[in-house]
Amino acid sequence: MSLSEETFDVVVIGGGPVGENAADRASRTGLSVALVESELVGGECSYWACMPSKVLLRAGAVRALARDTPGLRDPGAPDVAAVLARRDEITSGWDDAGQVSWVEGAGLTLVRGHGRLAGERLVEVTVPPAGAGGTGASDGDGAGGLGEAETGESPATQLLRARHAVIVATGSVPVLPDTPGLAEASPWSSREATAADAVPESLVVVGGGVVGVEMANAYADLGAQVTLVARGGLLSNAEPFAGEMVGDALRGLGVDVRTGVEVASVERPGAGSGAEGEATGPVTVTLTDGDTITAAEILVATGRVPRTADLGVESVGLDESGLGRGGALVVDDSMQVAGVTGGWLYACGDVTGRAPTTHQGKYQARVVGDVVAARYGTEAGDRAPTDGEPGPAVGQEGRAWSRYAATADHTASVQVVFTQPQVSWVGPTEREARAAGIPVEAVSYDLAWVAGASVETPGYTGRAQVLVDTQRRVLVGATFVGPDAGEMLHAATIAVVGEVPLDRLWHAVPAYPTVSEVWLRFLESYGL
Ligand SMILES: Cc1cc2nc3c(=O)[nH]c(=O)nc-3n(C[C@H](O)[C@H](O)[C@H](O)COP(=O)(O)OP(=O)(O)OC[C@H]3O[C@@H](n4cnc5c(N)ncnc54)[C@H](O)[C@@H]3O)c2cc1C
Ligand SMILES: NC(=O)c1ccc[n+]([C@@H]2O[C@H](COP(=O)([O-])OP(=O)(O)OC[C@H]3O[C@@H](n4cnc5c(N)ncnc54)[C@H](O)[C@@H]3O)[C@@H](O)[C@H]2O)c1
Repeated sequence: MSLSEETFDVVVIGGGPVGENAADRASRTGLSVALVESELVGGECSYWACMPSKVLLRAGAVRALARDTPGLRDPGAPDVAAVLARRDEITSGWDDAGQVSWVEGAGLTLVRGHGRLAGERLVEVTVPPAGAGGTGASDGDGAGGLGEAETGESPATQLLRARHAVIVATGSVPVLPDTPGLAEASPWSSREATAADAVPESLVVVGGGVVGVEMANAYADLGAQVTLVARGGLLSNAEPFAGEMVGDALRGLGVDVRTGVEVASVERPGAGSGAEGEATGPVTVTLTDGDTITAAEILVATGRVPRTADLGVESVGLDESGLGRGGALVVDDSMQVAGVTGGWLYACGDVTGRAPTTHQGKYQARVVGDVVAARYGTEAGDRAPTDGEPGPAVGQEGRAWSRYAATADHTASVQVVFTQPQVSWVGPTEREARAAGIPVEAVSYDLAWVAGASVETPGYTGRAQVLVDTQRRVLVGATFVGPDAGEMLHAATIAVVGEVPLDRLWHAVPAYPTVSEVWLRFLESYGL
């Protein structure tokens, strides 16, 4: 084992979309930044999550559009090989060379290996031996780095000392319920589902959250016989009507949707017989209502938890009681980790458990990067954050709605689910708003009644709802369900973040005949 030590102003652990952005922004005032990554630069999102999953859904969505447009014909089931080839292209064949050159171009120092906190401002990196790579499509265990087993050489350890700050952006890992027989059945996680090199004849999807509904939709589009098992309803974080509409649409695609039922046990004869000890035969799932389902594969999509188990948090004085739900690093709005003496530890993205999407994580990354750049930076050049003031605005960390606080995480977090129909929302649901004591009135509208919808397709199905704070007369939330509902969201986000008074919103005239005319209908329905 060799030991070397290097000092940087800032060390970022985790080179996913969030870590990359935090590192880039932190470097903007002349700070030297090391970015530590154990697998692929670009993280889960680029290779096993957002990007491949959206490509797997795209052909089916375009097919539905063509089928529903008078004058066009159903182009037929997607060409699976072509869809998988496009997926391979968008993940660059699980090669991160493109992202590495971006990192280098941004002036950051990439350190490959597994980073672990080892005391105040100290990160120990276990570096894979030369030739072991440390990149390439992973086996999906999320352990990161390749070691002794692959090359016969011991991994080296490198110490990185941070003069000022360490930023953790290690993401999250999937949860595997302890259902009898499940672990032994070699279940798919979202990694296998997004990186599969063939479409199984049949698939059981466990979990009715975002991964569950998106992957059920994608695999049904691609020709698998899909059964979706959800212990509650679908998309329980969204408005109830959204989950119901997605459920109806999935049934329309031939998915067997079972809600309100759990998996009691799983059996897979031949467990351990595959080349790498995995199970290979058909899998039989017994449900709590006594029904059984047999399928070629099983996908577990029952949520993710922050990745802190292998981070060495105990070395900086954080025990279990100092961590949040699922082991999250608890942060304030400037993304500083609570309970660490000296205030040098920051975190952003999935590891904080605040709002586990790429866009909210990157927003937090911009905040923490700017906080660190402003607090410790040496140059107030063109790229320095100014917040409208001369030079870096030190001392404003955490001030609501300044660039040094991730305020929108609480009030205006957004999400888009890329099913057919898409679901998009900003801010709280009606139930969440009421629980928070906000006096809201929900104004709901059938999108099919808008002229623009009838132009799009004769059978347009969609619904939208805004939440009006009746005291302040501003919008606090909105949900859209329909084709391309993701593209309708940002107008609502601007209205919520800008706290635009309804009387002023009245003057934001939506063009005719677009689906956005629903904005006029909302206001009219509310009495304007
Ligand atoms: C199937 C699926 C689809 C999704 N689709 C979307 C979508 O469409 N839109 C959206 O906004 N969100 C989507 N998400 C969520 C999104 O993927 C995450 O919110 C996002 O990847 C979080 O970014 P991150 O940088 O915090 O973590 P990650 O992307 O997980 O990156 C963390 C990085 O840190 C590295 N790492 C971890 N520990 C260490 C360590 N100790 N040392 C060194 N490196 C380490 C990892 O190798 C990884 O590269 C999806 C998630 C899934 C599972
Ligand atoms: N388009 C997007 O933005 C997108 C797409 C996919 C994933 N993501 C993110 O990735 C994360 C993970 O997604 P996910 O769908 O795995 O998690 P999720 O939390 O959205 O949903 C998990 C579902 O599994 C259920 N569940 C939990 N334990 C269970 C058990 N033991 N048995 C049966 N059901 C159980 C939950 O009730 C819930 O419905 C989420 O934070 C999500 O926001 C985002």
